[in-house]
Amino acid sequence: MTEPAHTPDAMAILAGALPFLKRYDDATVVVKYGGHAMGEEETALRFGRDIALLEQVGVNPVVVHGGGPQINAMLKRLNVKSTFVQGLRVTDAEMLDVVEMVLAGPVNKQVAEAITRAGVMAVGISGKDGGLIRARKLTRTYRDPDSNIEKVLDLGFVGEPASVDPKVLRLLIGADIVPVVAPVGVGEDGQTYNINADTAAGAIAGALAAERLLMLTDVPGVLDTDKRLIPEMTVAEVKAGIEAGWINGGMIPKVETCIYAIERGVKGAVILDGRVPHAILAELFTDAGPGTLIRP
Ligand SMILES: Nc1ncnc2c1ncn2[C@@H]1O[C@H](COP(=O)(O)OP(=O)(O)O)[C@@H](O)[C@H]1O
Ligand SMILES: CC(=O)N[C@@H](CCC(=O)OP(=O)(O)O)C(=O)O
Repeated sequence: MTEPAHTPDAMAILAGALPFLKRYDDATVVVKYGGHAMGEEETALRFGRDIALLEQVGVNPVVVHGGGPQINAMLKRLNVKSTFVQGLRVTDAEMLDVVEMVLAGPVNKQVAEAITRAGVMAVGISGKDGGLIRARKLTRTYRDPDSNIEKVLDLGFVGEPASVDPKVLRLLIGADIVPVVAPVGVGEDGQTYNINADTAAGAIAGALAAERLLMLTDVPGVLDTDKRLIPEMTVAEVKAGIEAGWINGGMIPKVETCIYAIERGVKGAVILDGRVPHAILAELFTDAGPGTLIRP
């Protein structure tokens, strides 16, 4: 049975949230919603209700979503093989069509619809709309273990944001509409690029000088070598963790994005478990945020 809403505990939580409601009044909060955090339809609907609540209490949420697992599912149906290098999907022309179709299509619309259904208008766009994300081809290098020579990796149409023009986001925010952004960008020459959603979220948070960047994933946050959650880390501690190797894999682009955003004026970046009900609300409106806060 659920607790009645007027229990002393519920009232204490509400009263305790007041200072935070003041702090985040009219503040921009960028939420990266990872494909792994989306899970079942109910998870998406719950996410939509939390984002709608943020809007209703005066926060300006901007959602940037991923969709890696959803792209994988479509590629499987189409019998197309996909490879990842340094956490990034190698994207040829055929793959790019699928990536854009899934990210800017059903995933984008499902997220926007979940927020709209919760009573707050949301509009799904991709980074190509309104010139939001100007992209360029991403180049990565690696050291060839045989020759010890630095070589360039060709990831195809994988891009990185060269610049972000937040005008279209400001217009939507000004009209009390929640922007929902798919991580696809366009180059000077009109070429479409597949952008890692963490990277896109960081660039957008930086361009908006957001108060907070929340990175929703499927782990509780950054875990130490004993798999315990680290509640707070400085940029220097994060760099040391990558160097030592206990921060690795998909966590690297996430923490690097947090550092990037902080260096561009975002006041705090948090990695948290998007599958936990109301994780966003607990993070913003209580003292004991459930994830890892990365600060300067
Ligand atoms: N120190 C660490 N703490 C937590 N997760 C880590 C750490 N190092 C590596 N990881 C990995 O990073 C993953 C999260 O990244 P990823 O799967 O790319 O998430 P998303 O799909 O949400 O973008 C975790 O599931 C975990 O396997
Ligand atoms: C270049 C690159 O790897 N792009 C990602 C974009 C989606 C994404 O980042 O989704 P998650 O946040 O769910 O991982 C991809 O193709 O899977």
